[in-house]
Amino acid sequence: MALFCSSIIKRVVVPKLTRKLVGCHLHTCASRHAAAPPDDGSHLWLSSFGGGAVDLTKDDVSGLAVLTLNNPERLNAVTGNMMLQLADIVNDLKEWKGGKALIVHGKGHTFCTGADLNMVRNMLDSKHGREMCAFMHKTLTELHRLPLISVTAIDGPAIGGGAELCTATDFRVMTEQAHIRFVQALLGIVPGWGGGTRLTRLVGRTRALDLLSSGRAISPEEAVEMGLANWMIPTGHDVVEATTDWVQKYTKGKPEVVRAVKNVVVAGAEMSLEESLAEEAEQFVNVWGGPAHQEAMLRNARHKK
Ligand SMILES: C[C@@H](C(=O)O)C(=O)SCCNC(=O)CCNC(=O)[C@H](O)C(C)(C)COP(=O)(O)OP(=O)(O)OC[C@H]1O[C@@H](n2cnc3c(N)ncnc32)[C@H](O)[C@@H]1OP(=O)(O)O
Repeated sequence: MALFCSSIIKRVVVPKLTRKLVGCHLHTCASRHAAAPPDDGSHLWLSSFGGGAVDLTKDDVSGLAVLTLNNPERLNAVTGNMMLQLADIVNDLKEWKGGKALIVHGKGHTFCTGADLNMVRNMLDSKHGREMCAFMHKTLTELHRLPLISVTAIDGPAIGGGAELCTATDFRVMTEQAHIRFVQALLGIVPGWGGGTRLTRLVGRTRALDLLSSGRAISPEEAVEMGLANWMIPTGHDVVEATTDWVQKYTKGKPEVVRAVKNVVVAGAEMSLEESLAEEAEQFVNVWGGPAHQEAMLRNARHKK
């Protein structure tokens, strides 16, 4: 059963980005990570490539947010406007203290076909390529580090930048009709949204080289087998509802505990040993003696199988 109750869903209206984005201001451990490429505000031209939208719903009771790529006429290709909206949404989610989980999906039976090719054809010079790359690196790096358990629900194709985007969440679940395909080399480029780095860390050097140089499609079965995907959504189920049920096993605790767990893992994955150990200690102290800890001690919790 889905967690959502329609009366408590807030539709978040994300203001169009008209200001220079400030640098990383995560209140979690992520602020001490090596910086993503610098953001000097040179990306504002992206707003001239309109169309599509990125929608967000947040449920304060369950702590679950759903992010929808909404450009179905172009199979959810990402326009410049959508890039700016995605960045605003990630900033909004950073500040969501009651949040526990995030589902990312696409409208209709498609996840995402990458950058809008109508835009790409008009920005083939290196200045614009560099600026778009830096902007998407920063946004997806911050998405990856959000103190939320994040999962991409893939139905239909996840191609090019869409394949990269799905590597920026913690988990991936796929329908039988889904596939992931890094087509960048077939287009004369390499991944430009941080997906090459994330893929290599997820599946290892040899598999990443195979997938990135061949541009072949990865079926859900193969994705699960190599650890790129974590579950196949049974046929006939609503994708978001099924994913909501699937992610619940990770979100039973209070938000501060779920978030602390994610922060510990992000630190372990990205920081040096010394920094990560220090961060783990800080996360531990933050939850020690807190409401969830006190409650567990009072009920004398036992953990039999
Ligand atoms: C920046 C870079 C990166 O990785 O860093 C990228 O992302 S490069 C982007 C990489 N992505 C791609 O190369 C995907 C190109 N698209 C395709 O190969 C194909 O559309 C498939 C995804 C295989 C689906 O083929 P199928 O025959 O089912 O549909 P279709 O081709 O008629 O597509 C339906 C409509 O969506 C549009 N459409 C599809 N993908 C699009 C894209 N990425 N940008 C803009 N429009 C796109 C088509 O032009 C078409 O519009 P009309 O009905 O108006 O004709």
